[in-house]
Amino acid sequence: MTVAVVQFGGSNCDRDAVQALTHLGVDARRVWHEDGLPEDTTGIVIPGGFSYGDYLRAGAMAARSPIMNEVRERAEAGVPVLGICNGAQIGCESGLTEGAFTTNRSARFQCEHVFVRVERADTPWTRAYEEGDVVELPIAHGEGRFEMSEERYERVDEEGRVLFRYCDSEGNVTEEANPNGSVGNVAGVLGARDTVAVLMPHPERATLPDLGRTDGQGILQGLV
Ligand SMILES: NC(=O)CC[C@H](N)C(=O)O
Repeated sequence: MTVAVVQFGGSNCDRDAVQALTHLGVDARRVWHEDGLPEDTTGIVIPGGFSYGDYLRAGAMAARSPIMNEVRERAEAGVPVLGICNGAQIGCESGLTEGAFTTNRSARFQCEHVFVRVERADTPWTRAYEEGDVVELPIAHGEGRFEMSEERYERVDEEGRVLFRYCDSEGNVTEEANPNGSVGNVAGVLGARDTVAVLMPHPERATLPDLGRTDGQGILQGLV
C-alpha cells in the first residue's frame, strides 16, 4: 500500500504529510508531479504550500498539471484522495470538489489554531470521530474562504457533502468562529464520492505527538 504525496513547485507541506503518515504506519512517498502517479498508488494526498507562488489564484496552476488528470481518474476509481490547504485549493480548481477558495475576509494570511465540528462521521476521513465531535487543528492560509453560490451551497449541504465546519470550542457554529468568512463555516467538503475530501486546516500538523495535539490523526487514517 503506497500513498502518493504529490509535490508541485512551491508545495511545502509534502514532507510533513509523509512524516505524519509514516508515523501512522502508512507507506507514503513524495511524487514529483511531472513523474506521474506510481502504478501501486492506493491513496493520494495533495499537500499544502504555495504551488506556483499562488499566482493567478491559489491552486489554479497546479490544477492544470497533467498529473491531476490521473488523480481524477484514480479518484473516480475509488482511490482515496485528500487535499490539504493548498491541496484543497487545487482540489476545487481541478473539479475534484465543488466550490472555490478565495481571499480571507481579513485580506491577511492567518496562522492560528481553530476548532472544527465533524458533520459526517460515516466517511473514511471521520471514522475515528463521532458526529458533532470538536477537533482542534492548525490553519495557515491567505485564501481559505470557501465560496459558492447560495443555491449551490444549499444543495451541497442537503447532499451531505459538508465534512467539517468551523465552530467554537463547544461545537457552536458561529460567525465569530469562522476564521476566514467561508460560506456556512465550511472548513472541509467531500467530492462526488466520500473517498474524496478537501479541507483547509492541516491534520498532518496535528498528528505527531511531539507537535502537541494529535486531533488530526483520524483524518489521515482515511488513507489507510
Ligand atoms: N498552508 C497552505 O497550504 C497555504 C495555502 C495557500 N498558499 C494560501 O495561502 O491560501
